[in-house]
Amino acid sequence: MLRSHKLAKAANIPPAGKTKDAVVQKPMFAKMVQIVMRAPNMRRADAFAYRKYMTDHAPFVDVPEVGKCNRKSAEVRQVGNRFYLEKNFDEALKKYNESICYAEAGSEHLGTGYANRSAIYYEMREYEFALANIGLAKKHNYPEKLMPKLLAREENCKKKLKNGESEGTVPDPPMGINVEVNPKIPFLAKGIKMESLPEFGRSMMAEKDFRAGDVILSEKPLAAAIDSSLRYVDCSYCTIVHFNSLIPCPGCVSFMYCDEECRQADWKTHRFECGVAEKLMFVSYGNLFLGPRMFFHGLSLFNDDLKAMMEFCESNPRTGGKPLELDYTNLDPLAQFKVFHQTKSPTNSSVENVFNYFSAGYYSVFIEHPPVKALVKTKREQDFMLQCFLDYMRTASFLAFDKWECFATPLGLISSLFNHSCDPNAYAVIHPTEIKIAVLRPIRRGEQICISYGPVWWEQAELKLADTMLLGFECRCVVCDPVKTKPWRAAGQKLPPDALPEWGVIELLMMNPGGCVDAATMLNAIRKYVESYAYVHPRDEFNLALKAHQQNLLHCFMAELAAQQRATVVQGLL
Ligand SMILES: C[S@@+](CC[C@H](N)C(=O)[O-])C[C@H]1O[C@@H](n2cnc3c(N)ncnc32)[C@H](O)[C@@H]1O
Repeated sequence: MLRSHKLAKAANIPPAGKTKDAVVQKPMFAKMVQIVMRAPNMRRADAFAYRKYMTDHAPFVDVPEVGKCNRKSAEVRQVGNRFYLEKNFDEALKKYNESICYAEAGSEHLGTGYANRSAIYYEMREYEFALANIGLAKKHNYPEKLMPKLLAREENCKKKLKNGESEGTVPDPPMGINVEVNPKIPFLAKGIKMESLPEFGRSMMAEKDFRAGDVILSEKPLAAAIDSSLRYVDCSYCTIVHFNSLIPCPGCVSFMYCDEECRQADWKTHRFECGVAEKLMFVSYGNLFLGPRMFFHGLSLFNDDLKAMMEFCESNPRTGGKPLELDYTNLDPLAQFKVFHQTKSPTNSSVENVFNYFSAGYYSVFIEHPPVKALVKTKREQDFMLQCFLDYMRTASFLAFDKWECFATPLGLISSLFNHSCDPNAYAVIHPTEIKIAVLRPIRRGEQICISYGPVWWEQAELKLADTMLLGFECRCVVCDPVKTKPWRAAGQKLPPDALPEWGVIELLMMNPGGCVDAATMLNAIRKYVESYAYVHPRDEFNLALKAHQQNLLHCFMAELAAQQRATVVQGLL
């Protein structure tokens, strides 16, 4: 699901209708443009030719590694303080995160960064997060002379929570799977199968009816990657923002995590990155980073036995993975990796040259890194690593749940089977450490279950929906395929007059969020309306209901996430 417009963005090529100021320059893309201009034959180069070019021009990624540094930590914190005074809490938190990441072990700067974050959470009325950060500050050398102020804040937070002033630690409504589950895949609804369709490839089909609001998937990603621009915002392991309350990797200044659990889980992969993190950040671009991350993820699962990994990979061609055949009640992560490895992905994408160039770019960094050098020694092993970077980058870009304009990419084997439609009947969100999918409008037995990777016809009137540039493939959905559009449009029946007052009540309630009805009642009201009048779809008069349902699902999923995050933080305080 690689969005070529995002690549254009990185290369500083504005998408149609946007000015150049709106886009970000990415140094690795700038290098690629230079090479292709200097040596136009490189436009069709494969990863091995790029590797040769990079070796001939070594060091190709000539970026010094940066260590922990208290001076830098203090400087960045000052910038954060300015944002804090302006009450720009988001920017202040990002700067405090960066400051924390730079702070040297055992220094006061670490404690001060956490304490400053706690002040922001206090003002945001996020008392659980304030307390968690006060705890971190106390653990990490917060200066004694400032301690009374911190302790007073701690007391105030406790009082507030005792008075019931929490923003909530129990999701209401709970947004977990609310239908019978597949006995072998407890995070997927029963009654969904995978089928290969000529126009779409692997597809998810309903074997029974589903109702609007049914939560049908809640999958933990196999792996994830974030763009370098998010390194002080998102957890590098699960990609979640976590209210910007992150802890640093002790070894580098570019990887941060929600908590100790994420940090330890990521170490299996990050141990190969730590030490070359700055170079990787120079190369890093969203889901492309999943290429090398998946290679090291696999290598770890093979217990660093590169020979065993090569043996498996070379004797198992990419004939197509079947993730629904695994038994997830007794999950074997290596079996999951093997399915990922066997996934068939297109090798003729319009961004194939980008994959070739970036896999060689990552290779040029990793191959000089001692922990990698120690394992990847012979020419054959080195070629294998480069080939894996390329293949996995391609597969991950094809599969990853990567919503439009989103630079954090969790990869789930089952969520990635849901195809796109500009008229989706399901809705997907990235959740704490899960990818969740809910039914948007009733789905009948035999229908394909589709989410939207970005464009939705009722939202994007000004966009050309079948924009291959945006999606990265030619969309064959009912909106975009002219053969299907006419019968699809004709299927909608008129909205009965008595539906209007019913909708009027819902609209009134929506205008007053948090007013006289709670989120669960609101969700139910919209869901019921969508169920009752789904036969009107796809007539325009039904669009408001679909839009409201989608917004409400997002709201409820996000509220659930926030409540779960507060609850996790409270657990850590006990
Ligand atoms: C995340 S994968 C979905 C699973 C995929 N069908 C498979 O076989 O693995 C995304 C890819 O599925 C195909 N696809 C998804 N939605 C499509 C659509 N609306 N029209 C045509 N192809 C689609 C495209 O090849 C796209 O790159």
